[in-house]
This record gives sequence, structure tokens and C-alpha cells, in this order.
Amino acid sequence: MSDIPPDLARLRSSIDNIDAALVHLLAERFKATQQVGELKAAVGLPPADPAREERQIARLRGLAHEAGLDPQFAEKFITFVIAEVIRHHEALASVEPGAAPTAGEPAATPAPSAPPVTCTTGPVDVPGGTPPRG
Ligand SMILES: C=C(O[C@@H]1C=C(C(=O)O)C=C[C@H]1O)C(=O)O
Repeated sequence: MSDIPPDLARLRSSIDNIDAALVHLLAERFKATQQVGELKAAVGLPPADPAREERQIARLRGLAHEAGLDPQFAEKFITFVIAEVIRHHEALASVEPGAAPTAGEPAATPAPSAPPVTCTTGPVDVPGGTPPRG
């Protein structure tokens, strides 16, 4: 496969740059949503906000349309990303003292000095949990 037409190589190089930018943009987005999740868990707000999601989807569908991107694809993409964010927020809520109340229950008062919970795509590090081995 050494005979790659120059145009194909140029286009692939551009695609590689765009993919790298997407990864960086997503990483920045998850850093911001992580902080939102910590904040919401601390004050007892629920992990998901369907009204906000509805506004985001409508806005992104409009932007996609203007940009020549399939709005249905844009909606699927943002819905996929938001589902992952909510998963992280649920994990945070389950370990925060101000975790979202269950129906009919008042929110617990958050401890003012509660440390932020580190959440990556891997397992959640529970404060005071089992220390790592090694
Ligand atoms: C980030 C938030 O939490 C959730 C995730 C959202 C997102 O990833 O954009 C939007 C709404 C919420 O369901 C938020 O409430 O702003």
C-alpha cells in the first residue's frame, strides 16, 4: 500500500488533525461537565436536566442544519455524549454527601469541606475507600 494518491494522503492528514481536535474538544467538555457533576452532587441537584438537554438538542440541530451536517446525526452524537456525562454524574451523586434525594426525601446538607471526587472513564475513586495496592 505505498501508492497512495497525494490527494488521499492530504485529505487523510486533514482528517487526522480534525480527529485530534475532536478528542481535545471532548476532553475539555468532560472537564467542564465533571465540575458541573461535582457541583450538582454537592448541592443535591439531580444528575440529569432533561429541559436543558432539550434546548441543547434543538440548538445543535439548528447549527447542524446551517453547517450542512445531518441534524439527526448531530442529535444522536450529543445524546450519546450527554448519556455518558449523566453516567458520571450519577456516580458522583452516589458518593457525595449532598447526593440527589430520592422521591419525597429532602437533600442531605453537603459537608462544606467535601473533597472533589475524581472521575475518569475508569472506576470512581471513593474518598476514604480502599487504598490502591502496591
Ligand atoms: C452538564 C449538565 O448535566 C447533564 C449533562 C448535560 C450535558 O452534557 O450537556 C446537560 C444536561 C444534564 O442532563 C448540566 O446540567 O449542565
